[in-house]
This record gives sequence, structure tokens and C-alpha cells, in this order.
Amino acid sequence: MTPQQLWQRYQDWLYYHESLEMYLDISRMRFDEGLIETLKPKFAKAFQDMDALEKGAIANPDENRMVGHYWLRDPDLAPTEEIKQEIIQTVEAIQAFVQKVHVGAIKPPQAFKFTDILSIGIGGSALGPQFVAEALAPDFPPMAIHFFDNSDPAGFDRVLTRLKDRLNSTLVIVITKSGGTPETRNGMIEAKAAFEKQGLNFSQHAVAITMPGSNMDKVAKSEGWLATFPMFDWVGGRTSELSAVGLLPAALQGIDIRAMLAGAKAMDAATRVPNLKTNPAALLALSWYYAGNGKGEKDMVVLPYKDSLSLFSRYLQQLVMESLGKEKDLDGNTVYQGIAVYGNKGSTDQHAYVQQLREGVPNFFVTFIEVLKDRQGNSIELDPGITSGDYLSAFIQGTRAALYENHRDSITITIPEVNPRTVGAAIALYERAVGLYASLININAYHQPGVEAGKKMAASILELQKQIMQALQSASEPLDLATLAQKAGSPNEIEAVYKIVRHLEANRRGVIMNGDRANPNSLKVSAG
Ligand SMILES: O=P(O)(O)OC[C@H]1O[C@](O)(CO)[C@@H](O)[C@@H]1O
Repeated sequence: MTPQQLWQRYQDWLYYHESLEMYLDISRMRFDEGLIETLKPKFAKAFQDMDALEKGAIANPDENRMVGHYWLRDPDLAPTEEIKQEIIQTVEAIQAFVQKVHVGAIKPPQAFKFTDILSIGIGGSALGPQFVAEALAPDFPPMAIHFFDNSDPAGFDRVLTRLKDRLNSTLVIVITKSGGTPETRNGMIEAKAAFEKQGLNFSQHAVAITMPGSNMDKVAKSEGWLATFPMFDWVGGRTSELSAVGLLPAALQGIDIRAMLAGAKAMDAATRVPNLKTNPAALLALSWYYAGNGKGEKDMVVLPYKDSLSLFSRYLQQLVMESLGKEKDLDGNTVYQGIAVYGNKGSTDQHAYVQQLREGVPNFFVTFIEVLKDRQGNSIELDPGITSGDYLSAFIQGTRAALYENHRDSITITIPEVNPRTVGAAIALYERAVGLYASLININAYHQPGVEAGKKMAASILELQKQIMQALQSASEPLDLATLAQKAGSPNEIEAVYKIVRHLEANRRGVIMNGDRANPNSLKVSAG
């Protein structure tokens, strides 16, 4: 295409949201009108599916659940008065709680005020709060946030060491929809132990966000925690940022949660329009479909040119990959769907992997996120007439053009600045795009059956570890791995047995291994 034709294509496909001042440019995705025609019936169905979902259909059939994250920002849309009231009251309860915490009306027993937050959760119960904290927390927030999002003992120690002198003024938020996620439970027990070690009453520092009636809910209530906030059955983990999951931590950090909700609501309205060309989420879904041939053949590289948005790609990784990465479609056919997502930030990544993007395997498309406002206040000139923001702006244009020149496609989203409204809108945009794209490819975006397999296997490994310890303790002499596996009741799991004992030995957990470590079969294991 000539530069004039490209400029025309830019204008033909440009989407602009008036009140959000947000632009979406898909002109550098090389689809043609033929694809639009082919996809029209699929989009008509996707819009219908979305309409039914918003009205309360069981849009997640495998789990027999409604999918209601859109109601969170517009409670009037909720299918029942009861749900509407739950949403309204939860936001009000969050704001009332936060206000009391900020003024010290709710305070820790051994300090004047809460100064820090320890947020414990994983997946959708961590990624949204982490992204929003990085994007929106003020430089000097009323409370600083820290995260446990794993079962890594050294990770726990690192956070607890930083908090050591302020544990007595730390508010713990345990976030888990199911109330039974092991990493979160482990984090909670580790945190509790650290509090008790300092003579602090954990319950007087703890808040839960969970489904009413879950194990976590029962623990919080029976131990008399400071508060519990509901995570509704009809909100999935990866679409929960605008529920209590994201709103409570954000509000505690002084972030305007009403503005986040308003931004999301405005975007929801725009992405409800059943017209491909004027619906930004549909335009994104179209672009993804085009790029990967409707089969995820190309990866989505997310490059925000703004440091504060550097966790957006991690957040989107779960939203997109856990939603779209499915073996079966809705009719039970094996389809192996998904879109791989990765990214960090520009221009930083220019010096990491953009070399491969420009010249290497063409298995991706880029989504640039451009922020028009450089900073609060004015910039100095680094060169005559040129600021650091001008450089960043030139880098984004330069990389987009250089990629396109070499037949690498890209989408560009432009926002006026990073604020609660635009961040809420960006979250809503991608939630909707994922939902529409899932309809195009006929999959359930709202379940995650694949995650269970690994969890079950991990549980059986922990069970095997107990059997191994018993077998070792009752053995009269060192055992080779095959014998140990047999005595532990799992003769076919020699490799798993080997890995368990190697880990136990490395942590001085009462296991000794002797023999040639390069030849595991020669090892003899004993208790000790
Ligand atoms: O909030 P929960 O129930 O602890 O789950 C945490 C995460 O685990 C998953 O179920 C599986 O990774 C996610 O969907 C979810 O966000």
C-alpha cells in the first residue's frame, strides 16, 4: 500500500471513544473486506450470545454459572433485584470500611493506624490488584501494598522481612473466590505464623474476600476477622478486578474506584453496540481472528509505552489464555484453541526482543498501548525542541512502522493518560473482546478445566511424600529408589519418589541420599 492508501485505511478503520478520549487503530492488521463478510454471521451470533450473557443466561454451562462481571459496573443490568442490591451494597461497604481504616476508626490493636496491606491471593485474585497498584497507586499512598502470590517460602520471607517493623500496622487481605486454593491458604498460614511470632493477633489484622459460604468465609467468620467482602459466584477470577477483589485493595491505596467503575461502564456501553465497525471490542476480536486465522496461530505481544502499565500484559495473559486456551469447543470437538500473550513495555523491550519481532519468526502481532500525556507538569528539552516524551512517542511510531514494513501487523490503542477511568475502560475492553472472540470460535471462555489436572497431580505428590517418610522411618537399612517407591505403595512412580527425596534432603527434612548423583539409580536413601 502507498502511504496515502495507508493513511486512508487508518481513517477508515479508526475507532474513537468520545468521552474516554480513547482511540483504537487496527489499520495495520492486513485483513480485507472478504474476511469481514465471512465473519458477519459469526459476529451476529457473538452479539446475541453477549446480550444473553448480560441478561443472566448460564453463559458458563460446564459450571452451570451466570457470568455477570458487566453488572458490577452497571448494577441496573443485573438480572435480579437481589443481585443488584448485593453489588451496590458491596461497593458502599468497601468505601465505608476504607474510610474507617484511613482515619483510624478501624485500627490494629498495637498501632495507631494501618500503614500497609499484605494481599494474599493468586491468579485472578492477584493479577488485577497487582496491575492496578502499579498503574494507579499514588506516589505516596495512604497504605502501601505488598503481595503473596505463590507458595514460595523465600518469597514469603522477602515480603515479611520488608514488613518486619510494620507488621503491627499491616492489614492482611486474603483473596480467594473458591476459598480452597492451596497457594493462598499457605500464604495465609505463613502470614499468620509471622504475626503470632511477633505476638500480634492475626484476626484483628485480617480481611477476607471470598464466596459466601466458602471455607475461607467460614474461617474468617469463626475467627472473628475484621471484615469479609463477597466474591460472587457469577464473577470469574480473571474478570474480578472490578469486584471487591480489585476494588478493596485499590480503595485502600487511595485509588478512585468509582472512576474505575465509571470508565468500565462507559466502555461496556460502547462494546455492547451490535455493529462490528463501531464496537471497539469487536474490532479487537476481528483483529485477533484475522491474525491467528481463528486458531491462535499468532501470539499477542502487548507493548504499553508507559512504565506504569508494565503489568498489563501479565494481567492480560491470564484473562486471554485462561479464557481462550481450551481443548474442546462448545460442541465437544477437539480444537486446541488459545492465543499466547506476552509483553512488558516499550521502549524497554526494543532492546530485548524487538529484534526477533522485526526479523525473526513472524508468529505474532503486536498491540501497542500509547499514552498521549507524557507526565504531570512540563518536560525539559533534552535536545533543542525535543523532550524525553517526544523520544518515547517517536519510538512507538518507529517500531510500529518498522514492523509493518517487514509484514508484521499491529494494533494501536491510544489513551489520553493513565488514570482510574482509562484503566477501568481498558479492563472492560479486553474482557469484552475475549467474550466476543470466544463466541467467534465457539468455546466457553468462562471455565478452566485444564487447571485442575495439575492441582490433582500436586495433591497426589504430597500424599506420596507422606508415604515415603513412613516407609523410610520403618526401614532397617538404606533403600534404593525402586524399593522405596514400592514400599511407599507407588512402584511406578520412581521418578516422583526421587524428586521428593531430593527436595527433602536439600531442605534437611530428615532424609539422606548416598551414591552417585549423576546416576540416580545408584542412590540409597535413608531417614536421618
Ligand atoms: O480465587 P481462587 O479461587 O483462589 O482462584 C485463584 C485462581 O485459580 C484459578 O482457578 C486457576 O488458576 C483461576 O481461575 C483463579 O483466578
